[in-house]
Amino acid sequence: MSEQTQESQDPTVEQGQEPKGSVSRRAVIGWAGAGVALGAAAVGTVAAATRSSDEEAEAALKAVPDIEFYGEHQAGIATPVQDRLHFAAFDVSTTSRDALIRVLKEWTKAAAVMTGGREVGTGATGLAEAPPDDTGEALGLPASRLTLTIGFGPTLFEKDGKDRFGLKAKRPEGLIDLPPFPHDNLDPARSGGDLCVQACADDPQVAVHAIRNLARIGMGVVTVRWSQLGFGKTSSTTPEAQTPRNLMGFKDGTHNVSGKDTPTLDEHIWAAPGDGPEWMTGGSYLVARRIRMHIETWDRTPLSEQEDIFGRTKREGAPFGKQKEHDAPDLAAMPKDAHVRLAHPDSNSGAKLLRRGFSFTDGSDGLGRLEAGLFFLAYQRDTRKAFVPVQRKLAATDALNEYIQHVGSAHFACPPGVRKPGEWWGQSLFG
Ligand SMILES: C=CC1=C(C)c2cc3[nH]c(cc4nc(cc5[nH]c(cc1n2)c(C)c5CCC(=O)O)C(CCC(=O)O)=C4C)c(C)c3C=C
Ligand SMILES: [Fe+2]
Repeated sequence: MSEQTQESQDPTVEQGQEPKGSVSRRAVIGWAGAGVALGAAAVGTVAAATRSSDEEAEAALKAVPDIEFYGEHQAGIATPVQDRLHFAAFDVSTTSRDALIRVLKEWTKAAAVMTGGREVGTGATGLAEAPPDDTGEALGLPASRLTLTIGFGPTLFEKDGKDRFGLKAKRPEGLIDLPPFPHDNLDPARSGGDLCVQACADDPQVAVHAIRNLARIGMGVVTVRWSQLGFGKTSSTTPEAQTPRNLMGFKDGTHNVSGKDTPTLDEHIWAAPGDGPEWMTGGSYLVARRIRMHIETWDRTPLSEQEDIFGRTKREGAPFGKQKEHDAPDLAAMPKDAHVRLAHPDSNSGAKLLRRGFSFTDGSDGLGRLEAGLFFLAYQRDTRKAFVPVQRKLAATDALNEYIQHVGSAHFACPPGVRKPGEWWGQSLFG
């Protein structure tokens, strides 16, 4: 399933109705909208005009279909890339396998609800004496194409030689500890993790709300190890749409794997039967790298040098020697150390990655420089045959290395999708 954009398939939901015990956040907009309407009638035409533009904006938001949570593959991999990211890596703080399974079940229920634009549990209201089930900051907001994608890190299976949850024998061989690469400057506090959740949405508040509620549900069992906010997707899975630009000002994602290209997804992105343990069939391996950009140095670099570094033109994104962005590249026309020449499948025995990264700026670094870069996310069928050889090549000779540094790293096995209500994240692994 490459396009997962149907309406919710939760069987407790009649088409167009809300499931029992879960409140639509849009219903809240409805009431708020009614309040605005009454107020507007009282105060005249300016307010009435505001109301009508609010209603238009609300109608436009409602017209965007949710991305389906249930399916053969997890949403958030081949589905269209949203504008915002909140990525969180968690450590498991309990030794109890049962407690971990309980959280994974709770998380799955909450994920299905939130990706449908509904409130968690009994919502943001309830007993005055208890904290509400839902933290509430997404009340009134639509689902905003929220997707939540879970992954399991190497340390969930084995840490310091210990088989923590009886999973050691189920660790995929492909879920390697990533090797060190030249120029890496990895911060352990921004690397690794027993679990990860990638939350993508068109509204940052919706993505942040989702991670916050999962962290709340997991309290006492998991803790957030590190997290990363991202904006301005730097790669898309929809090549027919305009290609986004990264913080270096270049179109990024031109030659990415399309979410509609089923043969390529099957060959390069989804784990297939026989690849490793059966529980990963239909899943994918995720590499996350926090890559800092030396923006100020880049901004002093001449245009021709910037273009030489990528092997593509800045404005059009055309490969060297060609006119248009999507013209087939002639790798020999690019400098030998050009990023695109080195990363292209023809230079890497055909290896392909599905890139899904986001830009980040986390303020400045205290030395007057922007703390900014690319939060690189890439999915693949086998990291040993895709990210590792490509990154080895890039780390060795990429001209871009003068302007970037890898400062965080993590690797996760993302299981196949939850096919129907009642199933849960990790069921194939723990079952
Ligand atoms: C190990 C994999 C890769 C890392 C790490 C990486 C970092 C990185 N990339 C850019 C900007 C661009 N990358 C582009 C293409 C591209 N990059 C990779 C892999 C990694 N990039 C691949 C496989 C490709 C596609 C090559 C091809 O098949 O042509 C481009 C060109 C446009 C495009 O096709 O996307 C840009 C621009 C930055 C800034 C960066 C680290 C900060
Ligand atoms: Fe790249």
